[in-house]
Amino acid sequence: MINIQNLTQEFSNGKGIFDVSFDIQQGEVFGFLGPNGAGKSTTIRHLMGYMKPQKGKASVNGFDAWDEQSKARERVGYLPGEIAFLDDMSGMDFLKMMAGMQKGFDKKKRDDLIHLLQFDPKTPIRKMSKGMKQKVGIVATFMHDPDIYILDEPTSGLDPLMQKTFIDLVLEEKDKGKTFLMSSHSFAEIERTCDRAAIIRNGKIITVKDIHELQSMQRKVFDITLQNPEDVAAIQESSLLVEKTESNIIRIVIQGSYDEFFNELSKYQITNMSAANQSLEQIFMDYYNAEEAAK
Ligand SMILES: Nc1ncnc2c1ncn2[C@@H]1O[C@H](COP(=O)(O)OP(=O)(O)OP(=O)(O)O)[C@@H](O)[C@H]1O
Repeated sequence: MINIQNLTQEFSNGKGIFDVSFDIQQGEVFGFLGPNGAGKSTTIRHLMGYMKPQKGKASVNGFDAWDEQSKARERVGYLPGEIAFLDDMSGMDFLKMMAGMQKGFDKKKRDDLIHLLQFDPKTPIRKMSKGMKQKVGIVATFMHDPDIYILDEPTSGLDPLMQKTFIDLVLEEKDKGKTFLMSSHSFAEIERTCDRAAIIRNGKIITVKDIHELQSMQRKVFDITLQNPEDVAAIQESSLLVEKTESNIIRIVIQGSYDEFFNELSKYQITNMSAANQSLEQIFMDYYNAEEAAK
C-alpha cells in the first residue's frame, strides 16, 4: 500500500532524509519512530506529494506520490503535524470545508467522532487549545472513511485519556483492514497499535522491526530501596546489572528474564520499589551504539 525506496532529500543546511526505504502492506499498522528532527515529517510530506524527491521514490496505493499526486492521495486520510487552520472559523466550519473536498465524507461518522473525542465544534478555532485543535484534525482525517491513514504525531497535545481513546479508534479501523503509517516519538503509543516500526535518526533508517522485537530491546529500570544499606553490596556481588547505588537505594536494569531478579531480591527486605521503562531515545542510542560497535 505504501512503498518508499531510497528516498533522499538533502536541504541546503545538510539536514534531511537519506536513502529511506520501507514498505507497508495492506491492513498493517506501521510506526515511524524517531526523536525530534529525525526526518519523519519530511518522509511523510513526500508520501503526500508535497515534495519532489531528489532521489528515490514514494508511492501510495500503487501511484507515484509526486507524478500521480491526486490518484495517490485519493483514499488517504492525512493528519499533518501542524494543521493550518483559518482562525476565524469554528471547528465545524473547518470540518465542513474539509468535507467539501473529500470523497466518501460521512456526516454520521463525523458526528460520532466529535462525540467520541468530546469537544464543542462550535468553538472558534482561535479560542481552541492545542489538544482541541488536534481533535478537529483527527475528525477531519477519519470522517471520510479512507483506506490508508498517514498520521504525523497524531496524539500530540492530547491528554492520556484521549490518547487511549485515539488508540482504540486506530485499533477499530485496523480491524476493518485499514492501513496506517503513524509517526511518533512515544514508544508506548506505537507499542499498543503497531505491527512493525521503523526507527529513523539523523535522516537515516536505523532499523525496521517487528514490534515484539522492539519491545524485547526495551530495558526496564528498577529503583529498589533496601531496609539494610549493607545489602546493597551483596546485590552488587550478584549477576544482576546494577547501574548505580545511592546509600540504601540500588538501580537495577533488566532486559529479558526476571528470574534472577526475583531470586536475588527475595533474600532482602525491601521498603520501596519503582519501575521505569527505558525511554525511546535510550533504545535508539543503545541500538545505534551497538551498530557502530559492530562495524
Ligand atoms: N525546508 C527545510 N529546510 C531546511 N531544513 C529542514 C527543512 N525541513 C526540515 N528540515 C530539517 O530536516 C530535519 C528533519 O526534519 P523533520 O521535520 O522531517 O523531522 P521530524 O522527525 O518530523 O521531527 P519532529 O518530531 O520535530 O517533527 C530537521 O533537522 C529539520 O530542521
